[in-house]
Formats: sequence, C-alpha cells, structure tokens
Amino acid sequence: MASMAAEFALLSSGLNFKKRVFNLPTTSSPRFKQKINCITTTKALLQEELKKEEEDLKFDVVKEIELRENGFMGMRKTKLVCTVGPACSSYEELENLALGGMNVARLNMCHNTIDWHQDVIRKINKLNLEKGFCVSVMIDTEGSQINVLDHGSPSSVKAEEGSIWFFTTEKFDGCRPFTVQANYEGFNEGIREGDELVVDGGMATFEVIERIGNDLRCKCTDPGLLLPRAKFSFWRDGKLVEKHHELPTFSDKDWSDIEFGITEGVDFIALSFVKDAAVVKHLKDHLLTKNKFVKVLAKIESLESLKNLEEIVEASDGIMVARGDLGVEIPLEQVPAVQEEIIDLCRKLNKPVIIASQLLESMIEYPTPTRAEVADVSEAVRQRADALMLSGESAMGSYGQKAISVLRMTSARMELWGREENQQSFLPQIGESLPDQVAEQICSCACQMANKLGVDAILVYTTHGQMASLLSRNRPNTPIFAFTNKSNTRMALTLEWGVVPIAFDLSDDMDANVSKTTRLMKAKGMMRQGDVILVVSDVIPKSVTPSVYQSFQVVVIE
Ligand SMILES: Nc1ncnc2c1ncn2[C@@H]1O[C@H](COP(=O)(O)OP(=O)(O)O)[C@@H](O)[C@H]1O
Ligand SMILES: C=C(OP(=O)(O)O)C(=O)O
Ligand SMILES: [K+]
Ligand SMILES: [Mg+2]
Repeated sequence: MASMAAEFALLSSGLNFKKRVFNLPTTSSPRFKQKINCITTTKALLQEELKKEEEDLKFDVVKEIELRENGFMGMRKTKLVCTVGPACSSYEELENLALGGMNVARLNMCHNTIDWHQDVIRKINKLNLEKGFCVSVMIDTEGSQINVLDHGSPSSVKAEEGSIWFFTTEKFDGCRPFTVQANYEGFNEGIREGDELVVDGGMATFEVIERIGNDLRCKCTDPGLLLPRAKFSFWRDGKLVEKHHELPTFSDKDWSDIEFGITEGVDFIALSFVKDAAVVKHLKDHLLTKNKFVKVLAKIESLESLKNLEEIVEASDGIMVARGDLGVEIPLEQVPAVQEEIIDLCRKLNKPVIIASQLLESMIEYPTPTRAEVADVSEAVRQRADALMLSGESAMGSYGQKAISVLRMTSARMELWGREENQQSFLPQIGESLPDQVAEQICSCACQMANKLGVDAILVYTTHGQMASLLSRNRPNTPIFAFTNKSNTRMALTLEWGVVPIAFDLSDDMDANVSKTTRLMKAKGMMRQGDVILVVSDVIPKSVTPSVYQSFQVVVIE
C-alpha cells in the first residue's frame, strides 16, 4: 500500500488544490497526529478574551454534550424530525425533545389552529435563543386529497364483510348509519361499477356496486376500520385509478398557511401531494420575489409524483418520502424498494431526504417498539437517509420521549455498522452527476481522504452551505462541522446527514477562521491537542473575483 503522504500527494495533485483547499497538518508524521499549529496559540490567550470570543461561536448545546461525552466518532449522523402535536407542545416537552436529539420540529397544518402553531414556533425560537439548541421549524401543508369528512363517529367505525355503505358528498347533520361523507365533489368521477374502493391503503376494501349522481353505493369485501379522515383510493384490474390531477396542490388554505410560515420565519415548507416540478418552482419563485430563504421540500406521496420523481427532486431543496399516503397509492409491498430508489436519487442529486410515517407506529400506544419497526428504522439508516421522522409517536402518543431515544439508539448502532462497511468497501458509489464538478470532486476527495487517513473531523467554512452539503453527500465516517455566518444556512443544514451547523462570524481570512474556531473548540473541551482535522471552504475572499470563484468553487488564498 502506498504511504499516506504519497496518497495525499496523489489525491491533491490532480486539482492542485493542496494550497487552496485543505489545511491539513504536515504529512511527515507516520500517524498524522501532530497538533494543528493554531491550537498551540491557545495557551497564550487570556481566559477572559476566550469567554468573549466564545460568544461568537454558536454551537448546538446537544451536539456539544454529545461530542464531549462520546468523542467525534460517537456523534449521531442521521437527523431526527418530530411532529409537534398536543402531546409535546409545552415549553418543557419541546425542550425534552430537543435534548433527546430533535433536529427539526414539524408542524402539520392539517391539524389545530394558526394560533396554536404560532405558539409552538415561538417556543422553539425561545428554546434556541435561551438554551442554545439548534432546532429548525418545518411546516407541512394540508394539500388536497380525497378523504372521509364524516362517518358518523368521532373515532373509528367498523365495516363488516358484506355490509352495504353509501359514500356521498351531500352535507348532512347528525348520524346516518352506513354513510360516509367524502370531502370532494368529484370523488366518484371516472369510477365504474366493479371498481375497488380501498380505505387507508388496505384498512378496509369495498366494491362499487352502483354510481348514483355524485355518490357511490359500495359493498364491503374486506372488513376493517374506517378512521376519521381516512383516505380513499380506487383500483381497477390491480392498478390505481388516478384521480389527483383535478385537485390543486395549493388550496387557499395552503397559501395562507405558507404566508403564515414565511411571516413566522420557518426554515422549511414541506409541500403535500406534489405532482410535478412546476408546483415546486412556483413556490420557490414566490419565495424569491419575497426575498425569503425558506427551503422547499417536496413530499413524494402519490403515483404521479413517482412518475415525475427526477424533475421534482431536481426542483426541490429536499424530499420527504411520505410513506403514509404513498402506501395508499402504490401496493404496500412496493414501498420499501421505492424508498431506496428515492434515497439513492436524492444522494445523486444532493438533496436531503426524510423517511416519514409509521417508523415506530406502535409506540403511539406502547412503550416499546416492535422488532419489525426497529428493523425498518435500521434499514432507513443503512440506506443512508438524511433524516427519520416521527408523526403520531411524538404528536399524540404517550411515549414520544422514548420513541426519539429509540431512533437515536438505532441510528447510532447502524451508523457504526456503516462505518465498518465503509472501511471494507470504501465509500458507496454515487457517481459524478452535479453541474459543479470542481466542488463535487473536492468534496468527494476530501471525504475519501478523511476516511483513509482516519482524521478526527472535517471542518467546513461555508456561506450558503454548498460545500457542507456536498461533503455530507459522501457520508464520511467523521462528523462535518459547518461554520457559517448566515442564520438561514445554519438552520437549513440541520436536516443534512452528519453536519453539525455552527454560527460563526466568518472572516475573509481562512487562516484566521481556522485558528479561531479550533482554538475556541479546544477551549470548550471539544477538541484536543493532537486531533487531526480536514478543512474545506467555500468562503470567497474579497481578492477573488466571482468569475474565478465560479470556475473553481473554492477559495484561493495567495
Ligand atoms: N398540531 C396538531 N394538533 C393536534 N393533533 C395533531 C397535530 N399534529 C398531529 N396531530 C395528531 O397526530 C396524528 C399523526 O400526525 P400526522 O401523521 O402528521 O398527521 P396525519 O395522520 O393527519 O397524516 C394526527 O392524525 C393527529 O391526530
Ligand atoms: C407524512 C405524510 O403526510 P401527512 O402526515 O401530512 O399525511 C405521509 O403521508 O406519510
Ligand atoms: K400535511
Ligand atoms: Mg401524506
């Protein structure tokens, strides 16, 4: 095997960025464990000055504890999203979720009032400000879909085999037995006798026996429960009868929820029932005209979105694999393979991806997960998704706190396994696919080097998060500490695998950035003498013209 020094020379010679990109320590030592120059200056600094400077470096308090307790390699990479609902909306409950590792708080605009959502957002902002957390906020639009408005009971209703049911859009008061009110006038358009009406992806199934005006008479062929807001889909000859095109992606309520989110300064807007790239672009243009830096996530939860998957991923800032509704629109047994396909595409195109719905569903009621749920979570981590999401488990369950710790522990276990896998087969191949080839190459070389040399951490100085995101795409063994002076960049990076976003007043002088941040991390007990770090940057010094920057996408300090 070639020596590490030779490998380093080889890796850096092609792009000639040794001087420009990496501030690796000198390579003469066999173990690469010399101290970083800047760290030696720490002693010279007065404690007082350090204290003052420490305030310039806003770390996430949870990551700080994790690093001190577990070391660099013990830091969790997979991000956690929690849906906030009545079971976790107090200041204390939100604080417990944040301490448990919540990176993103999701607000599902289907439920509750605007005032309630506003109250939650303000509590999270307060926690970040007063307690040093770094939890971002996502709103998730209601979107339009065909579902039950009323079935005569506040909870569930059982449909028995052979029973005859009437599905109608007629509004009525009181209870009519065997009658289900649908929310959408055109819900039976294009539906024929003999078609199957499937509730919640298989919870119960009916056969359409008669079409009467806007309504349907159906016979239950597979008994089961009708839940409040249960979803319908229609099937013919084993295929979905597609119906979503008549429904708008943005309803008036969705637009007003989006405006609310913008005003409250949320970090992500997740769009329900995205059909194509155009709707994503539409919202992004709207945000651009308002000069708002909110990331737009597209939820993949319909057959149509799967057909236009690549253009949707390209147009969005990230993806949610919304398995709840996806499992209504495609046969359940296809969901796992589709999930893997979406994760791989997102990594190829460098977009963060969240796996959502029913990860630990049984924990809504029980304090321990099923073996199958733990296996499902492990599989999502093994596939290297950026983030895992809790829905009802945190929003309305009795064991939200326990559920997040199950996600945390399961992720940690699988990530360790993934690192061992990395050592044998090296980095999983993702291909060269991005328009900015220089940045892409620098980041994949950086990660290869970091893994091969066994460095302790990668430090990236980034204005818009581009290099941090490209490093994350390679899923390196070490954590990626991303220093940024932009608050929206910091909050957007909460969703990216392995990235620890840190607020820092970036200077034009890269040497100064490195020496100051490492000095402060050492003073906080987060870095030690002898640690080896790899440094990447996309900060543009004033001396570099944007055109030079664009052609190299790296800082040139000469
Ligand atoms: N903001 C909220 N207020 C009240 N209940 C909520 C809220 N958010 C979520 N829930 C509850 O948690 C459940 C699971 O959340 P989620 O999966 O986001 O919604 P849905 O089941 O509508 O797709 C919801 O069905 C609802 O009962
Ligand atoms: C996350 C999902 O969307 P929602 O909870 O809004 O239905 C889903 O369908 O899986
Ligand atoms: K929603
Ligand atoms: Mg959904």
